[in-house]
Amino acid sequence: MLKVDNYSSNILQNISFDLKEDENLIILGQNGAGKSTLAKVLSYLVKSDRVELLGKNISKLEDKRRAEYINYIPPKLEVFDDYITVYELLELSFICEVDKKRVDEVIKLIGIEEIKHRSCQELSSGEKQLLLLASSMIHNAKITIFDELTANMDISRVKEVYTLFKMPYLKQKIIITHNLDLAYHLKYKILYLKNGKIEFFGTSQEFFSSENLSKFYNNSLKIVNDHLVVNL
Ligand SMILES: Nc1ncnc2c1ncn2[C@@H]1O[C@H](COP(=O)(O)OP(=O)(O)OP(=O)(O)O)[C@@H](O)[C@H]1O
Repeated sequence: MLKVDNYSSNILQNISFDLKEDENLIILGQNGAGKSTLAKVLSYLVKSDRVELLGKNISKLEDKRRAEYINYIPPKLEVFDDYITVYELLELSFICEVDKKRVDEVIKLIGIEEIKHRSCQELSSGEKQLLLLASSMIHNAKITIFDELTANMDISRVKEVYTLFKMPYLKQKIIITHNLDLAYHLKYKILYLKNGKIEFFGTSQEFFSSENLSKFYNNSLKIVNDHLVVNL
């Protein structure tokens, strides 16, 4: 169980919500609404004592235990070593001992065999995001937060990520995205932020009702053949 109890800062206001262990979440909202900041609060990159993970206050957890419980995957991979390869970075993603067989399995699953011996620095933005996804699967925290994971991926990769998210490979997922069609089809619980406040927290079905779509997105969206598309 993840619980946030009335967290406020200069960016977020009165944030309270609970997520059960079998629930995944999608965080939506306009640019600057506070989504990444909330993700950092949940993962203790922004420190607070208002978050509970599995009944324990996050500020009281040892670093290793916190890493086992929650993993924040940022929108961009920052690598400061010029030479580290994809394979080497994945070996560093284990919380405990390295399991090379698992590294090979995940590389195959994500379909990144062709880049596994390349330097991380020289990868394209989309390749770096695939590497972040592979790294999160190896890390295998109880909760993984993906901040705009699919932003730089081509559409066939977005489809693969969607399929992966539908499979039980990762435990509990929190996904920040601007891809509303992905959000719509994942059918996870939705948290919608506006100016640092929670405007909606509830089921996917309720959020994507035509009433709420016009409330949150005016007339900028429409549903065509069960897909959400931009109403250009
Ligand atoms: N370290 C910081 N110091 C000061 N202000 C910050 C900091 N980080 C974020 N902000 C501000 O807080 C607000 C929320 O930022 P945040 O990155 O959480 O938004 P977001 O919803 O993730 O946006 P986007 O969809 O554009 O990525 C923005 O106005 C941003 O400028």
